Amino acid sequence: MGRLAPPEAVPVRWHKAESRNEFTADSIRTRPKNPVSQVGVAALIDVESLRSFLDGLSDLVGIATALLDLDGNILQSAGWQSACTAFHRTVSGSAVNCTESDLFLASHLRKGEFVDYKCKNGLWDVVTPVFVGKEHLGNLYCGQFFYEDDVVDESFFAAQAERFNYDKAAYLAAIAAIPRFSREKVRSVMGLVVNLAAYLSHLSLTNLRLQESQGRMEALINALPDPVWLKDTNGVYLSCNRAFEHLVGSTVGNIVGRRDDDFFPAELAEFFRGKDREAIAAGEPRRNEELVPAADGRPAILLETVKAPLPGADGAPAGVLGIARDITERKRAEDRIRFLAHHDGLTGLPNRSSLYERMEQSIAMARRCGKAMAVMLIDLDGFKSINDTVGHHVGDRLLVEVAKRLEHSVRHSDIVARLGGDEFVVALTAIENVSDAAEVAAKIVDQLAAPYPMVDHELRTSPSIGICFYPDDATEINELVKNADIAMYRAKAAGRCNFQFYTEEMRTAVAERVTAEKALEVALTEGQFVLHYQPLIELDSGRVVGVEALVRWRHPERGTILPGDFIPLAEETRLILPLGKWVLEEACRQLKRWHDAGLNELEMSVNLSAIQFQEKDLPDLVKQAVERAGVPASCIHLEITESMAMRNPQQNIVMMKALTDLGVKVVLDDFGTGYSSLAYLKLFPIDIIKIDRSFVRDLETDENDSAICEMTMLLARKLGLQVVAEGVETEAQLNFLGSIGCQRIQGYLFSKPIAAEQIEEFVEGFRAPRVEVERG
Ligand SMILES: Nc1nc2c(ncn2[C@@H]2O[C@H](COP(=O)(O)O[C@H]3[C@@H](O)[C@H](n4cnc5c(=O)[nH]c(N)nc54)O[C@@H]3COP(=O)(O)O)[C@@H](O)[C@H]2O)c(=O)[nH]1
Repeated sequence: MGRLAPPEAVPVRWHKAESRNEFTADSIRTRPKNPVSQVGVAALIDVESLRSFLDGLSDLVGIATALLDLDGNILQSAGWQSACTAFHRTVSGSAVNCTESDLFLASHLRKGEFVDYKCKNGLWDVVTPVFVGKEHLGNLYCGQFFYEDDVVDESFFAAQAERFNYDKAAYLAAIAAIPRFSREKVRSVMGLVVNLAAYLSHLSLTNLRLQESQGRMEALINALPDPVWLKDTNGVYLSCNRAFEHLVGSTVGNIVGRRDDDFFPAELAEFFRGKDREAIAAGEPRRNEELVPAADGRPAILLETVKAPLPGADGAPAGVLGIARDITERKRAEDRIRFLAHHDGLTGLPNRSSLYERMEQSIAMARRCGKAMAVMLIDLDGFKSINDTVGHHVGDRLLVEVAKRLEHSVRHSDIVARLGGDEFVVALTAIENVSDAAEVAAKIVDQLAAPYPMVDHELRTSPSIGICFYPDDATEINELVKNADIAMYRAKAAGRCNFQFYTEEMRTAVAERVTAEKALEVALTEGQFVLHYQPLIELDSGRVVGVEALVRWRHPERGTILPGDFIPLAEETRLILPLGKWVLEEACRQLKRWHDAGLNELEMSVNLSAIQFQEKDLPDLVKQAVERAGVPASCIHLEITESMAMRNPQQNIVMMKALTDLGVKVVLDDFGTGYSSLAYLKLFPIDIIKIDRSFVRDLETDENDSAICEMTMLLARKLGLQVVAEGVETEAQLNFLGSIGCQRIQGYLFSKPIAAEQIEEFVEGFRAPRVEVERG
C-alpha cells in the first residue's frame, strides 16, 4: 500500500440549498450501503479527539458544531444553543424540524462545498460533507445562529412557544441569546470546517486502509495451518493466529496479555522464554525443536519453531515473532525410514546390512575373547507353496511368528536377522563348542516345526538349517553366510527339517555345481545342444511311425554328454525352461523338414520336464512351436512321466486338457513306476502309455515283469489307449510284446537314438521282422 498524501487544502464554495423536497428521511436511511458506508464514519474517526477540536471552535467562535452520520445520528456536538437543547430537541413536534434540517443538509453535498439551510424552527444550519474516498459518510455542521441581516420576527417565536408549550419567557430569552454572524464570518468558519472535513476524510481513509490491511493480514495469518504468535520482550503475548489458539486450547482474547506459564508447565515455559531471548539477542531468526503437550489430551507434538526478533518503531527489539510447524508425523516417518534402513519392515528383525554390522562387532569380540561364533542360515521348507495356497498375507503372518520363535530360541546377546523371503540368519555369539550350536539348532527345528495356529486354519512348516563357524570355517562375514547357505542346501537335500554343519566337501560340490551351471548356460547361448531321434516301430504295418527326440550336449571338451548327466542340473537351475523350449521348437522344425521330404505321417515324441509342466504358459509355447513349424498338432506327442502326472493329479488334469485341446497327444511315460491309481488313469486325458524299460528288460526271466506288461495291455485296451513298449533290445522281448498285443515298439533292437540326418535313410531301409501280434 502506498503512503497517503496529506489532505489537500479544499477551496470552499458556498452552495445554496435549492430544494426542500428532493429527499425524505427514508430515502437517506435506505441508501444502498457500500463497504465503506457499512463501516460508518464513527468507526473510522477518532471521535474523542474530534470533540476537543469542536469544543475549541465553538468556544472561540461561539457557534454550535456537530458531526452527524448519514442516518442523522449525532456523533459529536459542541456549543449548542439552549434554544435547541432545552426547547427544540425536547418536544417531538419541534424536534422533527431539527431532523428535517439535518437530513436535508445530509443530501446533495459535494466535497469542498457547504450549504446553509434555515430550519423550520427559524435558525440557520450550515453543513459540509465528510467523504472517505468517493463515499459520503457523514457531515460536519455549524449552526443554531442568525445572520446579521436576518430580521428576527419575535411573534413567530412567541407562536412557537405557545404551539409547543414552551415557557414563553425562557424560550424568547434563549432566542435572544442566539448568536448573529455575518455571512463572511460564516463563510470563513465554514472554510475551516471544510478543511477539517477534508482532514477527517484523509484520516478516515488512512484508518480504513489500515483496517483493510489489518483484516487481510489477519485472514492470511489465520489461514496458515502453522501456529504464529507475537510476544513482547517480557514474554507477554501480543497476538496469535487460529492455529496457535488451537495449539494452546484457548482464544486470542484469552491469550493476548498472558505469558507462556499461563498455558504450559513452568519448565517448558522457561525453555520457550530462553529460546525467545536467544532469538532477540542474536538479532536474527533462530530455529529449534520443541516437544509440546497437545491441548486436546493427545500425545505431545513435536514442533519445529522459528523465532525472529520483532523490531519496534525505533528499530530496537520490541518482542519476538514465532512460527511453528508440527513435525510429529515427519519425524515419525524419518524414524521409520531410519528403522527400515536397518530392519526388516515385516518382522522388525535386523536386515542384512544391520546383521553384517552386528556380526562385525561380534566377530571382533569373539576374536578378543578367543571364542567362536556359529552362523546359521535358516530356510523354511515349503514356504512358497504356503504362500501360493493360503495367500501372501497369511504367509506374512507366518514369517512374523517364525521371527518371534527364533528370538525366543536364542539368548538376548545372539543375533536374529531376516535376509528376505523365508531366509533367516541366527548368529550365536561367543560359543564354546560345536555342541552348543547343535543344541540351539535342534531347539530351532523343534520350535519352527511346531504348528502355527491361524484364524481359520493351522499352518505347518519346518526349517532347513545350515551351520558354519567363525573362525574354523571362515573369518569373513560374507564367507560365513555363504558357507552356512551351502550347508543349508545340504539340509534341504537331506530331506528338510534338519540341520547340517558346513564341510569343505560341500564347498567343492557347490563349486563344481556352479561351474556346471555356468557351462550349461554357455551351452544354451552357444548352441551346443543337438537332438537325436529314436525310431518307433509299428508292428502291424512294419513301418517307422514316429521318432522320440532326445537331447544331447555336444560339449567342446567332454564330447557328447547324455541327458541323464545334465537334465537334473538344468531342472534344479530352471535352465530346463529355455532348454525345453528349444527342444520343442527344434523337434517341430525337424518334423516339418521330414514331412516336406515325404515322411509325411511321421510323429514326433518330445519329453517334458516336471518344471516345464508346471509352467502356465506351456500350452502357449506348444501352440506357437507347432504353428511356427507348420506341422499338424496331432503328430506331436508330449511325454510326461507317470510320477510327474501323479504329483498333483487334479492340477495336472487341467494342464493335460489344455494340451490335448490344442490337438497334440499326451503320452504317459515310464508307465508302471509311478503308482497311478486307476481312478486317475481314467480321468487323465491321455492317448498313449509307454511301458517302462525296467519291465521290458527282464521279461524273459522275471514273471512279474511279464505279468505287469500283460496287465498294462489289458488296462490300456479297456481305457482305449495305445501302448508303446520302450527299451526293447531282444527278439524274445519283441515276440513276447507282440504276443500280448503291443503294437508299438522302441528300443535298441531296432535303433539307438540317431542324428536327424540318419533318420531318412533308416526309415527307407527299414524292414520289420515278422512278429505274431495278438489282436485284442
Ligand atoms: N525333459 C527332457 N528330458 C529328456 C530329453 N531328452 C532326454 N531326456 C530324458 O533323459 C532320459 C535319458 O535319455 P537318453 O539318455 O537319451 O536315453 C533314452 C534312450 O537312449 C534310452 N533307450 C531307448 N531304447 C533303449 C534300449 O533299448 N535300451 C536302453 N538301455 N536304453 C534305451 O531310453 C531313453 C528314452 O527314454 P524315454 O524318455 O523314457 O522314452 C530320458 O528318459 C528322458 O527322460 C529332453 O529333451 N527333455
